[in-house]
Amino acid sequence: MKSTIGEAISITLFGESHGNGIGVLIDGLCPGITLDMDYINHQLTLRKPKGRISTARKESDEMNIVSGYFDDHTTGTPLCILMENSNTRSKDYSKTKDLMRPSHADYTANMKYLGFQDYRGGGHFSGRLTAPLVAAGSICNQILKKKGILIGSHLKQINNLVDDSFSQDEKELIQQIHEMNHAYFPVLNNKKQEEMIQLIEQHANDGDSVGGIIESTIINLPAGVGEPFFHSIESVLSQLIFSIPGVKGIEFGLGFDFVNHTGSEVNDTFYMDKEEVKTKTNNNGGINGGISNGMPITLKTVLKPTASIYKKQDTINFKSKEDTVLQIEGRHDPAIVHRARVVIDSVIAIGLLDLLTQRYGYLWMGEE
Ligand SMILES: Cc1cc2nc3c(=O)[nH]c(=O)nc-3n(C[C@H](O)[C@H](O)[C@H](O)COP(=O)(O)O)c2cc1C
Ligand SMILES: C=C(O[C@@H]1CC(C(=O)O)=C[C@@H](OP(=O)(O)O)[C@H]1O)C(=O)O
Repeated sequence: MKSTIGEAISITLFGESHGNGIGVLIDGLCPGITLDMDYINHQLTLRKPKGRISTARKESDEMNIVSGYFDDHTTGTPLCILMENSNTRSKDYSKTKDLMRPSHADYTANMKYLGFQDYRGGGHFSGRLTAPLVAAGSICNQILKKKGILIGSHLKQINNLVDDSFSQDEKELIQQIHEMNHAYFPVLNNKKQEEMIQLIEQHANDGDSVGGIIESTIINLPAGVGEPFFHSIESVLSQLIFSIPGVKGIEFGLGFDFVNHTGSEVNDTFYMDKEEVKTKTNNNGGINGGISNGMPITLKTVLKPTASIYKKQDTINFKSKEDTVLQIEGRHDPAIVHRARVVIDSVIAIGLLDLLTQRYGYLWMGEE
């Protein structure tokens, strides 16, 4: 029952949506790093709910760093960040306590924790826990950024509306990553952005929800990063990304579309670009044998439509063991895709910093 992930850099996540607070413990950071608090807060803002496309619950997500940071530097000892829960409305959950929300973790948590779990607001299984995850990931991300390694994501699809794809041209891609990293609702095609927002609002008005796909890319990751056998880049990133509530699928590079092609169509052939080894195509998403080949890492993640909808749904009363009908109250996201984007970027940063530290040693983190 460990809530910890990682080898050289490890992250422990704790808390419940309606408990006193939530937090994260980061172990393995190099001493002497000055944290860019503005950057971390900017990342946290990208995860915060906004407008009718998000939950009405508003939390400050203010960070309280209680250990591992002294005199504006990391000490190298475990760094612990706490955040308060203050805008809880637990009465929304008391009435329906025994009614299991379809597709949420109420039933499975009851089975695992024998009924002793904090059920309020999805408890430990709430998307609320992704706030400290973003704080930890943003620390890792700022270290990667200093090394020139950039991570960026956009909303590739919301329900049936599809955005453009990231550019294949390096200069244009860097520009797109910067733009997406500053946008609250990151879509490459401005026209699609408006349509997507309207679609989410429309379903929210109907008491329903929608899902979507996030496309992510990582550039300037040197070739040779990734560990055998179970710590391939795909394995490490997938485990982290699948830990995000609501994620139901991931593909790297061409992913499931590989099935529609022959080897001669999709093999990424090599060539020399002056002194650099490159591939003409990047169908493998920058990874061969679980190890980076120096091309951009590309992946897509699918998030399901939010489980808690306001339409009436069939369910069971867990206590009386009867079929019943559930009408959810409370404040929920009609789509979680836009808020989950920065969570994905953050866990990618955690996984990559872990693998890079395994390759280059932990003092590498602090080297200019
Ligand atoms: C940022 C974020 C916000 C979320 N908001 C909600 C929400 O308001 N209502 C809800 O039912 N699920 C929400 N979820 C998803 C649930 O937490 C998730 O579906 C649930 O824990 C069950 O896990 P699973 O979908 O991975 O099986 C959110 C997830 C994230 C990442
Ligand atoms: C509070 C946040 O998101 C919550 C994620 C969530 C869920 O079921 O995942 C349900 C809602 O809250 P509550 O737990 O009060 O029902 C969301 O508001 C947050 O992300 O900070």
